[in-house]
Amino acid sequence: MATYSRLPGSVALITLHNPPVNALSAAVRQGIVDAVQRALKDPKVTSVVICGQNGKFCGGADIREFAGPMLGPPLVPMIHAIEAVDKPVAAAIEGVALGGGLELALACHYRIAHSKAVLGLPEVTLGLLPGAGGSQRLPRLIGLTAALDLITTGRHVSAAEALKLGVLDQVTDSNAVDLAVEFVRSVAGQPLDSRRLSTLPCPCPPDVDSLLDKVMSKVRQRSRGALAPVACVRALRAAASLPYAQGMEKERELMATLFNSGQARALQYAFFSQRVVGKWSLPSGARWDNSTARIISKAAVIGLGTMGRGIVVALALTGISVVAVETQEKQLAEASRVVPAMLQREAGRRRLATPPGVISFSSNLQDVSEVELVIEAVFEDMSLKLQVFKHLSSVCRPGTLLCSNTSGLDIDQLAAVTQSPGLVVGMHFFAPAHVMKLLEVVYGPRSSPEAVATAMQLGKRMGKVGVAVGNCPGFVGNRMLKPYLEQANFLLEEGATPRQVDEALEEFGFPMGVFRMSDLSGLDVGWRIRKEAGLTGPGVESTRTRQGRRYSPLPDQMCEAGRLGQKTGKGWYQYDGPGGRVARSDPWVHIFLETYRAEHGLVARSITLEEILERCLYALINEGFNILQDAVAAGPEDIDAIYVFGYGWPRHRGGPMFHADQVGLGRILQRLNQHSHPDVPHLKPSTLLRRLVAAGSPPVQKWREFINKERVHSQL
Ligand SMILES: C/C=C(\C)C(=O)SCCNC(=O)CCNC(=O)[C@H](O)C(C)(C)COP(=O)(O)OP(=O)(O)OC[C@H]1O[C@@H](n2cnc3c(N)ncnc32)[C@H](O)[C@@H]1OP(=O)(O)O
Repeated sequence: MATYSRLPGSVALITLHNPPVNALSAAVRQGIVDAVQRALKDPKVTSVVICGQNGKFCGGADIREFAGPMLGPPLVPMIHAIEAVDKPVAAAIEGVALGGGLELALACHYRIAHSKAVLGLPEVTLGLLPGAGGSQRLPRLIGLTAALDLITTGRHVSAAEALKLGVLDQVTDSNAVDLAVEFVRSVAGQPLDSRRLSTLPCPCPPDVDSLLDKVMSKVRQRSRGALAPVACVRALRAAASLPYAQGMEKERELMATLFNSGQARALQYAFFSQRVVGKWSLPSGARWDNSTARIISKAAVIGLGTMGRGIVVALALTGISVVAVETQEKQLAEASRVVPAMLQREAGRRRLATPPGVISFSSNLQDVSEVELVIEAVFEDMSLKLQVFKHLSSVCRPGTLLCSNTSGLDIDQLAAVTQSPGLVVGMHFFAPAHVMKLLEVVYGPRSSPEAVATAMQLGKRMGKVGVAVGNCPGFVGNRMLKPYLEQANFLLEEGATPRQVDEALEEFGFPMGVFRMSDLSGLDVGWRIRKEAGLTGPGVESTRTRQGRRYSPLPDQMCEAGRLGQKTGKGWYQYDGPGGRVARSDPWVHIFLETYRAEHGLVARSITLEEILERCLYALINEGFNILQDAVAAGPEDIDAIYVFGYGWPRHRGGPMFHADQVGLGRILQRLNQHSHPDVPHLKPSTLLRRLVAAGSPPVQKWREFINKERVHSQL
């Protein structure tokens, strides 16, 4: 709702009430409409201030309402009515003015903000455009070029930047509402025509068409098939070229196509998934709201390879003091040189005002004795990690949390060699660790709620999306990746080329297909893991069935030929030289594949884009259902957040489990059955998938409840 009060001196104060962010729900919109009418009718009122309760102006439209029928007064006429008021109206912006919140402020004649306020039009991130006049008013206020940047990226800006851009009239370090009240009193009775943004021309550069074309091609390239950024540019083209009323008509038209699109639903689901995963719960009953996190101020990182260096920077950026340990002198020397530069660069990129935490480098494990938390990031080798954990357990003071950055090894085994297994968890970062948002927090059967809560809290401080996951080989992300990679290799055996597979996946929206990705991360990573698992190496027979399953030795043979990817200048593609980045198809690979097929009596067939996507993605999704069934992830949102934030799954497709829901569970099941083969267990449809289909394919939002019920009745 919104409340109305008349302040001494003829100012009407309208306050939005809808915690936590005063979103524009039907009740709030109705409250605003009523309050504006009252202010208009009251002859004693000469001016109006609109503000939000509890220091938050407004977080925009109530996203939860998008899923249901539209109730209450619509936003656009409400906003027009405010602009038309013949008494000065000021928005007093504290906290946030985002989306519809900023559009509401743009309808006001003046905007006054607190210096800590954040403003923006992030609708594009929800698959929409600023459809309450924002796409037409903002460019009229700050010019086309600046508006294109804000609207197509959806980025939030500080009050200082908003003042510079001309979005705000004044910024204060004191109370913004008091200042706004004082201000509107001072301008009461003055003409308002020039303050109504809809009446102003849109300031454009002389080469407006070429600017719009340039932005459009940049947006298309960046958005990988997302519709909303393209629609935003179209709406802004209308603002630049049409009178306001026609521009609004274009805005409405574009919004209508976006609003009911699958992409908008996916992006809104992704918004809520990101928040759902923060409210973690473990099978033991421990939860985010009944477990206490420790506040960490001193930490250590063991191992200063690529991952360790990124983790040191990520910790230091939050102001934590870090002891960075590396026992190999050469690696230590290089890290001591490189890490401070990385830190400086990243702090600059984030425009951090506060000085980052202090880093000290050491080659001695004893130097971690005083820290509160250690993150081990040594080579992915169990015996080495066990040694490190044993050592840490004796060196660190009692109560120190011991975390491993392993990407898939057994956390419980590591915990078993320490004196306090309850204080051991996995903190699986993604490269580069100071940039990538995802953090898998892996709990073993003995991890204490306090250890999980602390790792999750620390991840949040580092700006990560932390997802609590159970302990199993590969955890969630890498466990699902395995069948995906496996299918990609099988497709090569059957007739596809690396480029064909990659193009299908890139067209779907991945930034990189599986083979380009493999070249980037190095083919030897998987090779080492397969050797450890006894799947390849000396003495292992070169067959296409190993350990009872279909197996493709193609990647092993590539490694044996010295083709390790970008670092060797050759992998599934060829590059200009070692470290080269531009992937070109390599005739050597085509001959290699043809020879391989001939040797194994395989006849290449033509494989459709649809088959590539089904085989790779449905195998991955099927493993997601197995993960839910095994309670390794608490819900589909956890899996989806992991894939969106860590594995390049296109955000506008919500995540693999959301995608399964959109495709239809029945269809996924039918296609898995079709592609299924006795020696490819990953394609055998999961029991959970079958049960969901049998239950009428409930929507993804209901799966968590369904799984819990099935578990109670021992059906899973
Ligand atoms: C047409 C479309 C129009 C006109 C629009 O306006 S679309 C909406 C545009 N607005 C946004 O995109 C803003 C979304 N919100 C945020 O970015 C952030 O929530 C925040 C910056 C406003 C606050 O961040 P923070 O303090 O970290 O808090 P949370 O993100 O955790 O949010 C707290 C709870 O509020 C819920 N929330 C936030 N915004 C909305 C909203 N616009 N509608 C509905 N609900 C919203 C959020 O889900 C959290 O809920 P719980 O998880 O606690 O249940």
